[in-house]
Amino acid sequence: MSVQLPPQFVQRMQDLLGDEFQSFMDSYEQSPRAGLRVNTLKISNEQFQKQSPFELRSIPWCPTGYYVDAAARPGKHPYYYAGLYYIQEPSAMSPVEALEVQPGDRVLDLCAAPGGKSTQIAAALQGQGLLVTNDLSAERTRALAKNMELYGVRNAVILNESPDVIATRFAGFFDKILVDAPCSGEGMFRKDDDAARQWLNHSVERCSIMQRDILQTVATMLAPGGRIVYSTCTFAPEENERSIAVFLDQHPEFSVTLPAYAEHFRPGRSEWASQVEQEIQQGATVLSAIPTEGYTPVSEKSIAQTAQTVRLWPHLLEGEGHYIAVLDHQAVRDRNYVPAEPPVIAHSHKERPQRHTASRPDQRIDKKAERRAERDARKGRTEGRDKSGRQHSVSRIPATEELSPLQLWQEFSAKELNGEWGTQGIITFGHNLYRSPIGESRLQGLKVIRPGWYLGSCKNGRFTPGHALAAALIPAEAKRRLNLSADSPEAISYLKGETLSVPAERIQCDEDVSSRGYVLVCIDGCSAGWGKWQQGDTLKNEYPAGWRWI
Ligand SMILES: C[S@@+](CC[C@H](N)C(=O)[O-])C[C@H]1O[C@@H](n2cnc3c(N)ncnc32)[C@H](O)[C@@H]1O
Repeated sequence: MSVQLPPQFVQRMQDLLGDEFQSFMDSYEQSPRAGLRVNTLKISNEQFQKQSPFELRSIPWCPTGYYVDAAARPGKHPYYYAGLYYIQEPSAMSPVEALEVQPGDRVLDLCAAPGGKSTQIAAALQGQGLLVTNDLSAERTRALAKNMELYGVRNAVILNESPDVIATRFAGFFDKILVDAPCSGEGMFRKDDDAARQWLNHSVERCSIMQRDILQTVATMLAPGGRIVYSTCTFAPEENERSIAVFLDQHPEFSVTLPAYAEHFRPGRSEWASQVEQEIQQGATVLSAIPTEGYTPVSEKSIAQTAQTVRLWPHLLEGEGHYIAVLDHQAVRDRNYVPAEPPVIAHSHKERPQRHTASRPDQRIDKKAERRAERDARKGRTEGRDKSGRQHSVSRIPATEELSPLQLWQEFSAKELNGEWGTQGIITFGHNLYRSPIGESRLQGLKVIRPGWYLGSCKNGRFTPGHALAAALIPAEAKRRLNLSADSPEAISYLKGETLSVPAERIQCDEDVSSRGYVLVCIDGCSAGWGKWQQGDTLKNEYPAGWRWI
């Protein structure tokens, strides 16, 4: 066994598992399984199965998840860089399946970084509805933002906030909430040596207090009839069944539902929660890690309900240790339910997106520019139509007049993109433009990393499209496209940021444009990033520096 398990952990697992203990310990002799999940925002599950460069074996609890051989290095393939799949531990795919997200839902992923489950939720939403994805850690939120962009998510807001602050803006708002809780990480010891080393720091006691507080807060953000999925990657009953029983005692309006694919998992161990409870009352637990702060006894009735939660065991399935509880609010869900507006904040100093991955400066929402753009829009300048309703090019606006960011976007989208783009939901943060799936008033006072889909930036009267725009486009939405085969050296050259030599005939252009200009570079038909074609058969590489193949 290469991993050094903490002796206290081993002793407790022996006490809890009894006869099963040896088989549990034997699982540490096996390598963890590698998995990938197809990003159905970019490619259908069926198409990916046909063109996968790796041998795939289905993961029973996730229709888009597959076991792969880690030696095939799925993280070093052009498809990975084009966001066609997310590399994810197989058990970690189960909580989002339990959430049963439908297109159009309003979903919160509260503890989301680096974004494995958020990208899965976004795929289930299929661009309809809203995902608010958040993490308390500023550093980890950067990885979250990158993954959301890589996966081509258009309808997400990314926050870096504490749950109680989010709750002030989103009371009774969400249909579905995922709490992939910070935990002592025991289920990851086989995969992550560091989790084993850090175990004592992330003590079971500290984590269970944090989980209790988080669950209390999220309950206030759920719409009537909504669903909370609580998951951990630990075995400790204090953080699993007992955390849920504490919640149920305080929230009799919730009940526990068996999750989807429960037949592949094992039931929650309510008897362990009873045992912990007795030990707490007697002042002696196996771990001496008792959640004493604010301790209140838990009822047997609530503990009994946790038999409907599930555990994923590394010795009983091909994946790491996980725990899932599905908590359903018992009101009948009303599809026409409209959440109340949040309170108005007169002045907000926290409202700013962080530095953009592609080195965009921190900016506040540019109210002045927005008002100017709105005025222009009212005068018909940004609608792309003249008085008779005929489409016109915004570039007809006299050159002497400075174009607003919205006008520049209109000009760019009319010239370079197909389809109706309009200005609805567009928010400007200084030079940066985003299309937000949510009204700005909801975001007031919050630390916003991305208020929506990053479209690009406006400087010196010019709109420069962002990488996130390209990553989320379907090829037919761009007027110029260049397809590269994943097997070609050109694909790797592009991902390395190199300039490509491409004759004009290879650029697929719509009838109304020449080959010169922004080109959506695709890998086997899926968008990967921008290039800029110039005369002399040169494709200037716009793939962002921090994302490149190394
Ligand atoms: C288990 S990890 C999340 C993994 C993530 N859901 C995924 O699938 O990629 C738990 C996360 O919770 C975050 N966290 C810790 N305390 C938090 C809190 N009070 N509110 C929100 N997030 C928190 C941590 O920074 C960490 O990223």
